[in-house]
Order: sequence, then structure tokens, then C-alpha cells
Amino acid sequence: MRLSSSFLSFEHQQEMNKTSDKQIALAAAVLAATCTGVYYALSSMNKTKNDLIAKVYKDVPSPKGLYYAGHLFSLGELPGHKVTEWQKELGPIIKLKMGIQTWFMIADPQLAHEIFVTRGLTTSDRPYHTYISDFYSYGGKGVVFTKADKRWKRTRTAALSVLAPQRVNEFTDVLLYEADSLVDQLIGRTNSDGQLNPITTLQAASLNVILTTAVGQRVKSADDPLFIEIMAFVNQGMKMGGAEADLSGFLPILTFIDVLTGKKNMFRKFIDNVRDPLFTRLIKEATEGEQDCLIKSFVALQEEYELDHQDLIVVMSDLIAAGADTISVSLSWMFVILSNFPDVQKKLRAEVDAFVNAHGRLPTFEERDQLPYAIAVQKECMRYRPTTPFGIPHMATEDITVRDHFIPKGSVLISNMLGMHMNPDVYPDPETFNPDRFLANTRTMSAAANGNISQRDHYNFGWGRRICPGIHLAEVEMFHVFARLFAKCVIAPPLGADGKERPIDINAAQNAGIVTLPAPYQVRFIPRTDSPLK
Ligand code: HEM
Repeated sequence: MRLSSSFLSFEHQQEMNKTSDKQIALAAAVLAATCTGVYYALSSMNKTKNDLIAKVYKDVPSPKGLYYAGHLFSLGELPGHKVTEWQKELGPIIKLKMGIQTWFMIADPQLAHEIFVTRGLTTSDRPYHTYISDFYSYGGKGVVFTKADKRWKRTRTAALSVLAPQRVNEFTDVLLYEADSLVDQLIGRTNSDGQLNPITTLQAASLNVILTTAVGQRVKSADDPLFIEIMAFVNQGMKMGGAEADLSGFLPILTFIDVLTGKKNMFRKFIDNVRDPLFTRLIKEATEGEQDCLIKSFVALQEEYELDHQDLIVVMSDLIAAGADTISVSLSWMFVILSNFPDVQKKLRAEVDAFVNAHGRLPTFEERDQLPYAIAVQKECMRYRPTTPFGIPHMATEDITVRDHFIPKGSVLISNMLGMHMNPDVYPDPETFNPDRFLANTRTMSAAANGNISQRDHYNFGWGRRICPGIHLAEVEMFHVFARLFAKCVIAPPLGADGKERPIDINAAQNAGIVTLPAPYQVRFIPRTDSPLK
């Protein structure tokens, strides 16, 4: 039963990929034929429109119309690189005309705070119009992609209560088990294969944390049919949710391309035949089972928060997609970065060893103060290579003016995560990987994210009323993985055919919609012979 639906989801995914390729080709042909470069004429608050248009055409040698509207931002080495270059020159907020949509890209955290937090009542909507809102969220259910209305607020409040620290802490054993198992698998695969691409092992581990806590199930490995089934859904969800995914949202006229290519039907089928049966089954098995899990908390809150079965399906698919991919992507970047900085790893090992030697065991999350360098390294990794290029877009529901910048109602508001984290006014010498910059701010990421803007560490978890409700879970999970990694092994670059180490390219990335993945890489987790753990 599971096996057949996993093939179904895989086929769907293949079909949908083909569809979006067809769609892009058609869009390019139509737009090239009608000289539609003008569809995304750009304007800036500080410079003239022509300056920006010239820039776009200089950087995009053979414009294929709206295809580039999204990929414009991915043409640099890292998604967001290109627009970050523009913003260095043009200022912390620029306006892009994307068909009928107006996008504001924001690269200054202080300004982002004024827009998203101070003016949060009018800047917390989502701009998803078509497939996501009609099919994925059943016209407004769940948390991630829905408008900031009363239903969203109710569902978000329920999600916040089930992801609250005291509730997450009840699952500490699960988190420890998965962290141990992940590190042991990474070392085991290095021992057996020499080196490995860790992404599926990471995805399976992150998925297991959210899957066990949410519905009381876990996958055995990346070959488990349930893993394949869920990741097909997660990958598709990440693509659908990317800021640039919705061509007809930019230009309603392009809806006919969706009709021609059957995209609409394909999405509907994906939701009806893949997502809904999968989550209905997971919810049923969880609620009928003995094990404690978050879905049971949701069911208990169902009446109070007026949630029906569809609400449960959408919110569970939100949590599983948001929880699985983001953490694995963040850890994957940490491996790439730290394989390039052996001295940083040496200090990490010394810090973990000192704790283990003093206490005879690894630290708990509550003892994190005793590992300030590990915390600073995690924060610096997330600053240096942000998990998402543009967070999840917000939308203005009214005309607003912030510091003389007029933002009309309906504008799409985008955090340029790379721009913010490479902003030299906030992080001196931003291109240098330097964990010491965070040694003075080792408070938890969730406290920093929900506190005063001057005390924020980084901006990876977004803003204001929409800020990520999974920060505590993410942070605890990453902390336990870190402690085990450096107590047990050294992260080393892969070996070339000549037996010499080949550094992993820290700038090579791939755009996966909402998240930015490192380009596929090989790495080694070499067991320590001097590990303090017996
Ligand atoms: C390193 C890990 C993570 C990162 C970097 C991350 C990042 C983000 C970002 C940027 C947003 C959008 C915020 C905004 O619109 O301003 C978001 C929203 C969200 N995240 Fe996370 N997230 C992570 C982990 C998690 C986990 C573990 C969960 C839950 C299991 C989760 C659940 C959600 C949900 C439900 C939303 C939607 C909130 C809303 O729209 O009201 N995230 N996250």
C-alpha cells in the first residue's frame, strides 16, 4: 500500500517537473515572440528605472521573458547573490515590477523590522493566489501559505502551543536518539564508502524528528518507502512555495499556459492522490496508536480552535515540510562550511571535550551556556549561508509609508536573506566566516528572534506575526547533533583520485524553491581516536 503510493508520488513529481519545464518553454516562446522584456521593467527608489533595466539585461544574456523573473535571483553563485549585488549599489530597499506584481526586496534588518514588525498588522499577509491557496491550503487552511486572517491566527496559535518549548522538551529522548543515530550513520557510511553525500541521511534524520514527534512514526533509512513518499511531497511543496513558482500570478494572461500544460490538474491530482491520502493515513494511525505525539494535541485542541479534518491535514503537512527540509539544509551547509575550517572544528572539539571530561556525558540543551563557542559557530554558519534565499514572502494589505518609502497595498515584501546577512552595517567584514562575532550574543535563537531588533543574532527565522514557530525545535535538534558530531568525529573534505583532499566549494549552491541547498558534495566524517566518549 505504502509502496504503491510512493511510486505514485514519484511519478507525480516527475510529471509535474516535466509540466513546469513545458510551461517554462512555452512561456519563453510566447514572451520572446512578443518582445516581453518589458513585463518586468524594474524601478528603484534611489535610481532610475533605466539603470536597473540595463543591469538586468547585462546580466541576463538571452532573456526568455518571465522565466527569468524567478531565476534572475539565482544567477549568481548563491541564490540571492545577484539581487544582493544590486542592493549594495542601489540601497536597502528596491522595487521590482514582476508582471502585475510589485516586489519590494529588503536587505536592511532595521528597515525589515520597521516594515514587518512595527507595521506587522498590515504586512503579514501571504501573496499566494492560485495553486497553493486553492489546492494546497483548501482556500485558507493551515499556517504557512494562508492569508493572515482569523482562521490563520487560530491555527497558528494551536501550532505555537504544540511547538512550545515545554511540549518539545517532552520529546527530548526522540531528539537525542535521532541525533545519535544520524552521527553514527554518517561515521558508518564514511567507514564503509570512504566519503558520502550526506543529504538524504540528513533529510531522513530531520524527518524522523518531526515525524516521530508529530505522528509517532519514523523511517528506517533513506530507502524506506515512507521516506520516499514524504520527501516527494516535501520537495514538491518547497518548489510550489518558492517566491517565483507561480507564473500566472505574475501575469494572469499566462493562465492559458497552465491550462495548455495541464498544470492546474496536475496540482489538484497531486493534492488529491498523494498529499491527502498520505496525511489522512498518518493522522489516523497516530490518533489510534498508543504513542504520545503532537497530532494528539491538535486533536485535543480541535474543538477549541474550530479545526476540521482538512485543517489537520494542511497543518500537519505544513509542519512536516517546514520541519524536515529546513533543518537538514541548515546542517548540510554547516558540514560544507566547517569542512573548510579545521581550526574552528579544533576549538569545537576542545569545548565539547572539556564538558564531557568534567561531567562524564554530553551536555543537555539547558547546559548550552557551557558551550558558547558551539552556539556562536551555529549562528555564524546560519548567517554565512542562510537557509532560505528570501524567507517566505509577505504581502501588504494596505498602502504604507516607511521612512519615506511608499509601499502600495498588494505589494509582495521579500526579505533578501543573503543581503541582510552580508550587510556590513550589521556584520562588519561580512564575507569573513568569524564565529567570534556571536560570542557576545549566545542567547537562544528563539529568544533573539522574538526580542528587540538590536539583540537579534540572525534573521533566518523571519519576522513578526509570521515568525517561524519551529525555532525552539530546530535549535534543540541542531544543538544535539553538533555536540555529538564534534565529540565523535572530524568533518573532512573528500579525497580526489590522487588521494589528496579536495575542498568543498562553499559558494556552489542550488535553488530548491523556498530553501537554498549546497550543490551536491561529498564529505567525510572521520571517527576520532581521541574521543572523550567511551
Ligand atoms: C533551521 C530551521 C528553520 C528555518 C531556517 C525556518 C525558517 C522559517 C521562515 C523564514 C519562515 C517564514 C517567516 C516569515 O514569514 O517571516 C518560517 C515559517 C514557518 N516555519 Fe520555520 N524554519 C525552520 C524550522 C521549522 C520547524 C522545525 C518547524 C516546525 C516543525 C517550522 C514551522 C514553520 C511554520 C508552521 C511556519 C509558518 C508560520 C506562519 O506563516 O505563520 N519551521 N520558517
